[in-house]
Amino acid sequence: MDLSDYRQEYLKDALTRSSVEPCPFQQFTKWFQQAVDADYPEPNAMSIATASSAAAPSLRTVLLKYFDTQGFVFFTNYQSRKAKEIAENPQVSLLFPWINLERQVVVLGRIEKISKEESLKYFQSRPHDSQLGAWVSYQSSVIPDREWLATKLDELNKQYAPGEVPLPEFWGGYRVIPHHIEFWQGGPARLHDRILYSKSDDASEWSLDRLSP
Ligand SMILES: Cc1cc2nc3c(=O)[nH]c(=O)nc-3n(C[C@H](O)[C@H](O)[C@H](O)COP(=O)(O)O)c2cc1C
Repeated sequence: MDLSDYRQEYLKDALTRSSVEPCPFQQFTKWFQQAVDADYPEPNAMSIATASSAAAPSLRTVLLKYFDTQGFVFFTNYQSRKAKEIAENPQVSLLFPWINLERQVVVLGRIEKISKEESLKYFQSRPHDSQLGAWVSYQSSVIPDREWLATKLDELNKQYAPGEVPLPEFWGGYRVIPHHIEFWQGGPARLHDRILYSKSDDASEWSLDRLSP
């Protein structure tokens, strides 16, 4: 299949150093709200790239659950493939692909587990089914068939009433603490706008640069 004629001009918006917020989290809040207002499906869906100690990359989608100036938080299984790679190498990258707005945000950062208390708080806010789902899934391991999952779910349903499901030891949140956040806005003639915020660990302020498209 030849896709070489798939081509679109990007004309929706522009980014300048003077029009963006001084803090990338403020800029992210603004763009996130615009993605919500534009009815982008699952605007909090982001790709997270990890890499093993052998530098082999892998990528998957997860849901951003909250963010603030400390970083971006999502929840997952602590024994999954991504978790194993994170344990080997805490450098990760996130991508928010808000394509209908001709935008993307790319984050580079360090990742760490959030506290058990913080995971518990979120876990308790999940619907009963989702809480059981976390217990059922040995995420990323090979299982015999779908029936195997259904049987486990039945057993857990008998074991735990709503409101009584404990937080699994093997499940919780991670926070991505960025050192680079790039905002990309498509421009005419492929002259896109790229504004990069950077901050080293010991710096208190973010610095801003424009990157060539
Ligand atoms: C829209 C969407 C949202 C997802 N959200 C999550 C999530 O929040 N947490 C999660 O562990 N997996 C989520 N997944 C599944 C992951 O993409 C992935 O299959 C799973 O985490 C196992 O990844 P791993 O084997 O690389 O560890 C989501 C998938 C999609 C398509």
